[in-house]
Amino acid sequence: MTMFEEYEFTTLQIDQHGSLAVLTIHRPNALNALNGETLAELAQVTDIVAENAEIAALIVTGSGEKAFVAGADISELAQLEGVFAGREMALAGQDVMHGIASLPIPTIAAINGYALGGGLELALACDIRVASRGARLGLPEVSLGLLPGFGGTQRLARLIGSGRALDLILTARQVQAEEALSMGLVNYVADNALERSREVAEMILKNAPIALSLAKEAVRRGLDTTLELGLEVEADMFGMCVATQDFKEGTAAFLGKRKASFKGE
Ligand SMILES: C/C=C/C(=O)SCCNC(=O)CCNC(=O)[C@H](O)C(C)(C)COP(=O)(O)OP(=O)(O)OC[C@H]1O[C@@H](n2cnc3c(N)ncnc32)[C@H](O)[C@@H]1OP(=O)(O)O
Repeated sequence: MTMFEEYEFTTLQIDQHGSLAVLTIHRPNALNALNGETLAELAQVTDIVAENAEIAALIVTGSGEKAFVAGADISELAQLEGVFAGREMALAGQDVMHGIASLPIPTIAAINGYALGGGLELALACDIRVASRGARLGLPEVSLGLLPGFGGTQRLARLIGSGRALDLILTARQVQAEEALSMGLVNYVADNALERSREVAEMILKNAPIALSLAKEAVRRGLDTTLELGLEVEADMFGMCVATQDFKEGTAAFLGKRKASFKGE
């Protein structure tokens, strides 16, 4: 029995393969669009994953062949009225994405089809993005009279620069996987995004778990501050790595010409 079997989700599936968890958004009739229930379940799964040391990496993907996630659920968005309701909705979505971005383990979005609006914003909250060849990515919110409100205006500009981000946001155009790769929006393009994501996760999981977590935190915190403070964070995290057993093991294994065996201690 895996740790997830005791939970029941309606719009998500979560599977555990050793220390790797695969979270699948599953709303087949709506191209996996994020409604309130999906967002609440995503928040719940994020908390479970964050609190469980068994899980060392997470892949997020969409169910079926056509879509990763086709955005926030437009039929729910259409019910919104007034500044405050809109703001609350954006803050709630941002919270969910922030929870994923702050997970202390590496996360990979396996973009197996459309990643639009809130779907791309979900992928942007992950550390690494792997797109299938047929994937299409974009932030079409302005075509609906909205703007990307689940972190897209901020995370996209930080990832690919404000010029490219504004091109995507203002034109509302979709890009195919190869163009997304050329602009740094995705890290890999593959025939099968999920398979490739698993391979990337395997590469990651060979490394020292505490170092992975601290490296992620240093990059994340550094992006939110000045270079000077970011370098301080980096030095602090480096110091914390040096205090681990895994550092002793990693360096001893290299010098002893053997494979390291990390314990996350
Ligand atoms: C802060 C965040 C804001 C946002 O995220 S705003 C939303 C941004 N996303 C979008 O604007 C994309 C909306 N979807 C589409 O444009 C199209 O879909 C696609 C291009 C992705 C695919 O088109 P096609 O192949 O013709 O499929 P189909 O018939 O449109 O979709 C199948 C079913 O899925 C529902 N659906 C698709 N996307 C959403 C969505 N984002 N919210 C709610 N439902 C959605 C449709 O309505 C339809 O349903 P039915 O079969 O009952 O007609």
